[in-house]
Amino acid sequence: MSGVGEVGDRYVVGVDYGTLSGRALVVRVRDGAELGTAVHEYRNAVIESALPDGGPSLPPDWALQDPQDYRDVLRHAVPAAVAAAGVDPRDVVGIGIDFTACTILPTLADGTPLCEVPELRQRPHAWVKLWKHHAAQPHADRINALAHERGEPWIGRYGGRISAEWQFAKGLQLLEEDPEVYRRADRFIEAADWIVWQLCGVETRNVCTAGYKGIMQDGKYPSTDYLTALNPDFGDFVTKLDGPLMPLADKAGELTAEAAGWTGLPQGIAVAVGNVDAHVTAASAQALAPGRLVAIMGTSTCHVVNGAQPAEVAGMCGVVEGGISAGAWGYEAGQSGVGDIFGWFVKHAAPAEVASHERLTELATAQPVGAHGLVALDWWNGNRSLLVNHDLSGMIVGLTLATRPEDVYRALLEATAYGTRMIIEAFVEAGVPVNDLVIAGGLTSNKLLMQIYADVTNRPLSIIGSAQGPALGSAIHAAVAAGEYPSIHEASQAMGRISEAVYRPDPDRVRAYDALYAEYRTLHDHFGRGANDVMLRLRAIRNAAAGSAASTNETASEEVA
Ligand SMILES: Nc1ncnc2c1ncn2[C@@H]1O[C@H](COP(=O)(O)OP(=O)(O)O)[C@@H](O)[C@H]1O
Ligand SMILES: O=C(CO)[C@@H](O)[C@@H](O)COP(=O)(O)O
Repeated sequence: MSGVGEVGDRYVVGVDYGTLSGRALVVRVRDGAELGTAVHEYRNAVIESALPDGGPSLPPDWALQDPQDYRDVLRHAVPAAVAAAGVDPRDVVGIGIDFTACTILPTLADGTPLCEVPELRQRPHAWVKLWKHHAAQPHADRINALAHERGEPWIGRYGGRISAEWQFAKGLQLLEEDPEVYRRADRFIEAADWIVWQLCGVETRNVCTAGYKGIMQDGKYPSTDYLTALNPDFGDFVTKLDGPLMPLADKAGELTAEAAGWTGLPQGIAVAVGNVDAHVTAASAQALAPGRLVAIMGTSTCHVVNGAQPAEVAGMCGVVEGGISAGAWGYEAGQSGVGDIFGWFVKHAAPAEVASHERLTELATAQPVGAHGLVALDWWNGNRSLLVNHDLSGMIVGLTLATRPEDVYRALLEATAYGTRMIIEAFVEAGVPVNDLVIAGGLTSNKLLMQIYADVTNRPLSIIGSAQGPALGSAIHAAVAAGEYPSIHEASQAMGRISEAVYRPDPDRVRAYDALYAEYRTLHDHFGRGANDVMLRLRAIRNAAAGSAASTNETASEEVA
């Protein structure tokens, strides 16, 4: 982090909306130097048990958020980052944002979130559905079955399966579980586009979320005929989704007077088209060239890589023209649970005396590959790629009375590396080159995890040169939107940064992991591809038990009342 700039320097602000917080970063235009940052934790974090104002328990697999938390990031983190940077706000020329996706909310035509309409505030479907909201799996299953039955042309661009995490599954669930809220929703809009709307007063749809999360291919959404075949009342869904489609790094509009008041930035500066936290990072990792796969590793992992041509890769999230950067076909895959799995073990399973990532990592580092005798399936939050089924669950094989907490922790780290290797192999087998790996996100801090990924994938790992990859990427997009660079390529070269081949595979450990990976693949295919659906049966039993518990609670509360 260099000192403040020279006379005439200009700055941009990147805002990264993660799962639990929003992070603002002030960046110098000429070289991408990161001058100041601030974080604002969401007051309502992830709403998983009950709405903030109270009310009945939410069903399993629900994950909501409060849009006021997003506005508060603009009010608190942006001014604080500018103050920390010590720059004159009048020298800031642009702001860019990225968001988790598909994080989506129903609004009125003027952008008012339905959860802020008084008579709808107690309706769960009126709130933001976070990317990890997995309660629409049955709806996704119907979307996929009908798409294959009808031979819909777009299904191949999504690896053959649309995820429960994405817009159409969440929209169909909204319609069928709360038709009134569905009808009141003039818009169903990604939070990335909604916050841009709040900043510049212009409603847009960025090609990234529209393409990967909204089934927008070649400028078209699925047909009305297909939608009404899903549900006769679903034919108008695209009218809620649709809006002016904008390419990444374009200028969506200019900061309004109201937003200038929130942020402390000059009214009229460029507001970049919204972006997704994974895809925006390719620019800050200098990985826009085809074949450089960026894995953004945090609560989840997103894998993004540019290719010269479109190809259909079974189980990938999608391929979108210009989805990462204009002029290339952007591919996305993902693992819906990574850091969250490690966090689950630390918070809910490890004994207190070792319950920290740092301590467990330290204990797990010493042992040779395979010494713990464990293989795990990394599906604690379902499987996003390649199986695209959020009713799948986690598994550990090989546990004995001699197993120790650090053994399990290491097996979980390794399982997520096996999952990434499955994804890389799927791309390569489908003809999408993956020449090397670039890692970004909060998990780059775990050196054991990084070395495991190098050994399991047998590829060198380069590490992004910023602890704030997404926010730096958004700042780079803001610089292009403000006209400081002719394209994202020049801006990425000037403002992005990377440390090449920081972790290299060790041949002996590579061989040892090949044997364990073979066992992972056997378990993956057995429990994930229909040979034994015990995970799905257990999920159905859990949901039924949860349902009966909820009704018992309601009866009890009625009796008390
Ligand atoms: N040292 C660590 N080793 C492994 N996992 C970690 C470590 N520190 C934090 N985590 C996990 O990483 C996740 C946070 O990742 P981060 O990138 O900071 O957040 P986000 O995904 O919201 O951007 C949490 O799930 C946490 O449990
Ligand atoms: O799915 C995507 C991007 O496509 C992510 O936004 C989502 O997995 C959330 O990412 P984080 O793990 O919160 O950084």
